[in-house]
Amino acid sequence: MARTLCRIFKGCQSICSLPLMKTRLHPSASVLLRTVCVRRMLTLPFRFSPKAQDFSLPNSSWGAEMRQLYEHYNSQCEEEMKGEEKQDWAWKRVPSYNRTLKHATGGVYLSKIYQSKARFFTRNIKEPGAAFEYVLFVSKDEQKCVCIFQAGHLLEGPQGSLILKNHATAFFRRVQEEKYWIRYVHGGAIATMIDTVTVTHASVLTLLIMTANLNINYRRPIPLGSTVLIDSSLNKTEGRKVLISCKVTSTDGSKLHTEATALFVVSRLLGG
Ligand SMILES: CCCCCCCCCCCCCCCC(=O)SCCNC(=O)CCNC(=O)[C@H](O)C(C)(C)COP(=O)(O)OP(=O)(O)OC[C@H]1O[C@@H](n2cnc3c(N)ncnc32)[C@H](O)[C@@H]1OP(=O)(O)O
Repeated sequence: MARTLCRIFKGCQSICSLPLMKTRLHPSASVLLRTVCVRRMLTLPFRFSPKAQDFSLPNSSWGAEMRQLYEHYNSQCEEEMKGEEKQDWAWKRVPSYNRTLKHATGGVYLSKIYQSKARFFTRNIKEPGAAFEYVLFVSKDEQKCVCIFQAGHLLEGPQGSLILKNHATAFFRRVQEEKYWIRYVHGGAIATMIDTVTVTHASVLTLLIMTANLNINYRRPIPLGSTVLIDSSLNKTEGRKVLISCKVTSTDGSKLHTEATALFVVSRLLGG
């Protein structure tokens, strides 16, 4: 750490002293070099930035459906004044960062370089909207959790055909041109989201938990790029075990895409 800081300090010194350098660079090239160096300094890794980015806030990639639902739940998160006291409304938005700790500890299997590069699987793709775009809200009494999920193009899974049986021959050519194909979300990506939503829900109820069992039934494919709702409900807690059930539906709730149950076990470190 000390060495890194020393290097940064030296870097700053060299940038500041650029105009004094006896160099044959053209003045405009020197200015350009300085601009590039300063930009580099400003885009240093997250560990040097003062504030972590919350990825569960609206961005330009969010579709109209995602925004509407976000507004719907977020409006219920505002605080209400009752007498002198401030009272929370029914839902709370769960902030989402791209790593657990400012400096990921990594564990014994990770080298120091990998530790500093460790990122949450669902928040590690930089392009907004390219993969897992989601926001989570948990109910005040913590029995329920809801996630608005927009599946980006990097989560492509199987393909399906939009043509009806009777028209298959007539449209054969166009099908060849891929005009009538629809793409669906990869089942592994759906499982990842179910795990993420249920584990977050369970984490709100108790700390230091691990997924012990995840049971998924895929009922209807999810079109790539669409927005869906992931609803998770607490079934029961039993000693160190937390049982949660989960449903993935269309935003109006009319289509059931996936249903799952998850079992979480509280770490022995917490006793129980
Ligand atoms: C505001 C708040 C913000 C919060 C913000 C949160 C951020 C959220 C970040 C997201 C982060 C993503 C993270 C994703 C979640 C993972 O992906 S977790 C990673 C995948 N899971 C693993 O690697 C777990 C590997 N397995 C294990 O470590 C251990 O088997 C376990 C699960 C800890 C259990 O081991 P153990 O503590 O020794 O427990 P054990 O005594 O064997 O069993 C305890 C009980 O559970 C039962 N059990 C254990 N395993 C099973 C099983 N597979 N099936 C059925 N029953 C089982 C046992 O039968 C026993 O039952 P009882 O006899 O008590 O009735």
